[in-house]
Amino acid sequence: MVKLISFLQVYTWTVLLVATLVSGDLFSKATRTKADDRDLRNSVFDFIIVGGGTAGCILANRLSAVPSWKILLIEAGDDENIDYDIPGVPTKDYRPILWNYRTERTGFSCLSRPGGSCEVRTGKVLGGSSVTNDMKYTRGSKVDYDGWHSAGALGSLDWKFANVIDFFKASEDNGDYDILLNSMYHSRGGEMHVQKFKYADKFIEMFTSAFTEMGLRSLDINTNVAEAVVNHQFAISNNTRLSTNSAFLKPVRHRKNLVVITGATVTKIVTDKQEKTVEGILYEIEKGKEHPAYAKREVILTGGAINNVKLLHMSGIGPKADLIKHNISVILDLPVGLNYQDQVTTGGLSFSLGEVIVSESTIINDFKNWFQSRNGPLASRGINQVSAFIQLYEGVNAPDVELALEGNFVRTDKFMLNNISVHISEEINFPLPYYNLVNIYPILLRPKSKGKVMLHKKNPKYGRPVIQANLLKETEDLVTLVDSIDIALQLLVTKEMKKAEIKLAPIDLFPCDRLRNREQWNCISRHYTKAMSNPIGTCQMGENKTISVVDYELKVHGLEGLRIADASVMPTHVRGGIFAPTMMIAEKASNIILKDWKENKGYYYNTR
Ligand SMILES: Cc1cc2nc3c(=O)[nH]c(=O)nc-3n(C[C@H](O)[C@H](O)[C@H](O)COP(=O)(O)OP(=O)(O)OC[C@H]3O[C@@H](n4cnc5c(N)ncnc54)[C@H](O)[C@@H]3O)c2cc1C
Repeated sequence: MVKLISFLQVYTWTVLLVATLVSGDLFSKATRTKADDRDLRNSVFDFIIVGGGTAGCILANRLSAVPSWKILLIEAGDDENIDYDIPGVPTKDYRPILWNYRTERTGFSCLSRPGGSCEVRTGKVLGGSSVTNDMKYTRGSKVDYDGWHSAGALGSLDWKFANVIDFFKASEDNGDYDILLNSMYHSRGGEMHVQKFKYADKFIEMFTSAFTEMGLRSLDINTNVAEAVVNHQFAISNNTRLSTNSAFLKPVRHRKNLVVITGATVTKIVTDKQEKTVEGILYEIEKGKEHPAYAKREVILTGGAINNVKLLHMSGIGPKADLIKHNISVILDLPVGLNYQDQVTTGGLSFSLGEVIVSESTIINDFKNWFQSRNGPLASRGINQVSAFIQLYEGVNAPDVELALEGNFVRTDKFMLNNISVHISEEINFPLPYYNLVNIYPILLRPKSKGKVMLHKKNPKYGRPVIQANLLKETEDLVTLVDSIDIALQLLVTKEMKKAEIKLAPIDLFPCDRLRNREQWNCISRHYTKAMSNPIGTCQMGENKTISVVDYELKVHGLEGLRIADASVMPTHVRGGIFAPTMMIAEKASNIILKDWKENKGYYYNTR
């Protein structure tokens, strides 16, 4: 990276760079106008952050806190709007702000899903997946982070739990006093407010009691416990979704040194092949029309575990053999895209609650109530607020699965038809707090199966990347999933469920209906698989360049000026969601970057 050069040099270099990059003569010396020169000056930044998602918004906040640094945050989606703020609105149909990817068809999972493939839903909006997610705030277990690299190798730079807990706490503003009491794990004063919903209905209480009857205690899952029935904390403020855009970016958007461009997709990272340095990026607002932006210090990728791969491959950074297939000139042969992992679950496990009356006028009134006072049922996620974390096997003191509950309202006439399809049981028509069916999703928290992300075969630049997710490829994953279904079924024999006459719903399980017991659940899991859309691992961190893409400081191996700082660097899943861990990664990355540049005062001051 060209750290010691003066701004003037940078500017001249940029002119040359841009002139060679941009087709046509817009920036060629002969025809350049004053306006072009201004555009050019405006396209020079200290840091360029690619992807205004969960991690990107945090990095933009932290780095733009240095007034002398000019930061560009560039996001493919648009600004978020109030539709996504209401907690009770299900996030499943947020299609306009999703990338809408699907896994590739395989023989071992998603068999009865459309096209034999599973949906992967990540956010394409300022705030990224923090606008489209379920907002649950879970961090995973100590053992997960301790396992991210060989013990003790790097001291304070490493990602052991003891060295990451402060970065969780840095963003946290915990609003529940019972949880805050444990100050080893929790804190106040950060930008991200997390809290339990106050609203609870009778089914929330009933299912919580049934899990308690099964021996689970009601505990804070973020304190390294192996089992618990959990009343989740969510990323909310005043009963309104709090994305990282709302929490971290909006409050600092007035900063003069922060430029945010939305509706712009970065199509290439521009590198100097000889020097192995990164110079900037190209982005498109209109298809086919590329604009350059130049980074004096670093480009930081926060595009998520799927889109980072596409961008890196298109820029010549990836497995050599894959790049050659697409006639892409190889800058660095690195395992970008390998080690893809997603958490996995299955449909088909549905409990019917009997008659529940919901009128549309009630729902309309409840919407009014939420808009006026941020209260009522819509200031909640219904039964989704409850999960049970279960340790199935001896070994580490940590959960293997989460039994996540989700409510759905299925019209009684559909129940009368006797066999409703799994798809109908999952198709949410009413907001979440109105339900007569509870789906239990047994989520495999640490799946063993791994896959790969590659460029679209025919249209690498604009086509959807190929996601070879390989869900349930490893038999061990299927066994764990079915073992956890056995546990979930024990709910039916609790006094609480019997008293309320809660039963398995009459779900059409074709083609598994003729099978019984484990065989039937094996079949259901393979047919009605669901990808949790928590993709990680494609740019994993590590020391060994043959299996990792970034080092423990998140710098891409063998290239100066490029870091990756989002869920894609996680080597494995943690035993929870990946929203809080991604925020932690962004906090720690910001800290590393600030330290890196501040410690070397020469770099820090000379390039002002
Ligand atoms: C439906 C759903 C529910 C979930 N629920 C939970 C939950 O309750 N709890 C939990 O812990 N986790 C949950 N997750 C997972 C978690 O929220 C995300 O995986 C995590 O936030 C990912 O963060 P990220 O920064 O890696 O990526 P993202 O937040 O997805 O951000 C990437 C951003 O980069 C942008 N981008 C990508 N490529 C480019 C490009 N080339 N140019 C410009 N911009 C680009 C994208 O548009 C996006 O805004 C859920 C995920 C989904 C999809």
